[in-house]
Order: sequence, then structure tokens, then C-alpha cells
Amino acid sequence: MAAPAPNPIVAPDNVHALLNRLHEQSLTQEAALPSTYLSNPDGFDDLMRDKFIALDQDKCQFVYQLARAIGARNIAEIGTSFGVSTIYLALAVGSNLDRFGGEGKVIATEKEHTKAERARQHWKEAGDDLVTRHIDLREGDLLETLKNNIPQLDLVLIDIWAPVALPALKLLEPKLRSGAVVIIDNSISSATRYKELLGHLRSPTNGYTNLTLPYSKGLELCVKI
Ligand SMILES: C[S@@+](CC[C@H](N)C(=O)[O-])C[C@H]1O[C@@H](n2cnc3c(N)ncnc32)[C@H](O)[C@@H]1O
Repeated sequence: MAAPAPNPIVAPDNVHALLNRLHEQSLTQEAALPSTYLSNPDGFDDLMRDKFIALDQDKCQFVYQLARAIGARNIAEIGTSFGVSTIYLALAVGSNLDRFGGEGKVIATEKEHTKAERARQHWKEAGDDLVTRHIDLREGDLLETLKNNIPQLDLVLIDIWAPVALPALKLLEPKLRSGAVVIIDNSISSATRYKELLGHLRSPTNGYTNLTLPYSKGLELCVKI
């Protein structure tokens, strides 16, 4: 008999149940979206206002495990939506702070007020002490909200509409520590939309090593050297 897939997330049962529920809701919503939704700018923001579009659960577990492995204390999340991936990042930062000490936060970013409110509710449900206290939510356009007060970063998760991705990374680049990890979702399925971002990361002059992980639709793992 096959062994059950190990789940690296260290959290109480109610948090696992919450995460399972949120991923299920997100997948149900996504399955009902028209297949062309990402390439149709007409009414895009209105269509997306009540949608999770959460990072897949296996990818969330990978990013959590990676954040634990590198002892990440400061993480920027480019695209927060209803705060699903943020919960994983906050759990990892909390564990790393317990283990290694010091200070740190997940800087979360969401431009839609209604989505930011839902994210706060989910974090509260996961636990203020376990999750919310490790998150600094910057509400508004991240090209403004990320201009100031960014600590040295260990990890950046880019899970956002393509036009914002490269400008966001460029804002954060001066804060990436040597060895910092940048993760980009959908690097295979959205390779065309992310052409400029991936071109920037893969250019030999920009100081990254790059690897495309074979998760569904691709997950790019880049290291700032
Ligand atoms: C793919 S979703 C993020 C999903 C999230 N990482 C998760 O796993 O739950 C991308 C989010 O980025 C937000 N967004 C798009 N452009 C933005 C901007 N310029 N500033 C801040 N947030 C933005 C969208 O409103 C959307 O909720």
C-alpha cells in the first residue's frame, strides 16, 4: 500500500482543516472560470474580485518547506488575494523565529479592499498568535505600498497578474539578500505573459540561477547569487 503523502506543515488540526477548505473553494471557483479569463482584460478586475486563485496546495507546501529550510524570516508575497498562501508563509516565519530568534514578517500585498478583508478573516480563523501577528498586510497598489519600509528579504513569492510582476520584483531587488529565493507561479503555462519577468531573471547579467520545477503549470525557483 502506498504511504500517505507526507505533509510538511506544522500546525494544529483546525488550521489544516481551514487550509483544505480554502483550497477546495479556490479550485471549485477556478474550474468554473472561462478558460480565456487570463487573457481577457475586459472586466477582468470585476471578475476576479470574489475569486481566490490560490496557489495550489502542493506548491504552498513546497514554498513552506523551502522557507523553513532557508530559515526565512522576512518574506514578500506579491499577490495575497484571500490570504491562503500567506498562511503557509506566516506559519513558516513563525516557526523560524521560534527556532532562530530575531524579527521578521510576511509582507502581504492586496489592492482590493474586499479581498484584504477576507484575508484578515482567514488569518484570524487560523489564529492571531499563530498567523496574523507574523503578517504585515500592505493594502493598495503594491507598486506604491512596497516603496518603503522593506527589510532585507529572504524569499519573494510572485503570484500575481503578469503586468505587475517585473515592476514588483525590481522594487524589491535592492532588498534581496545574497541567496534569497524568488518563486514565480505558472512559469510554464504563463511563460508568454511572463516573458519579460523570466527574461530578466534568466539574463546572465542579472545575477540569478533559475530552475523550472515540474509542478502543474510550472513553478520557477530562482536564487539571487
Ligand atoms: C493570484 S492572486 C494571489 C493568490 C494568493 N497568493 C494565494 O495563494 O491565495 C493575485 C492577487 O493579486 C492582486 N493584485 C493584482 N494587482 C495588484 C497590485 N498592483 N497591487 C496589489 N495587489 C494586486 C489581485 O487582486 C489578486 O487578488
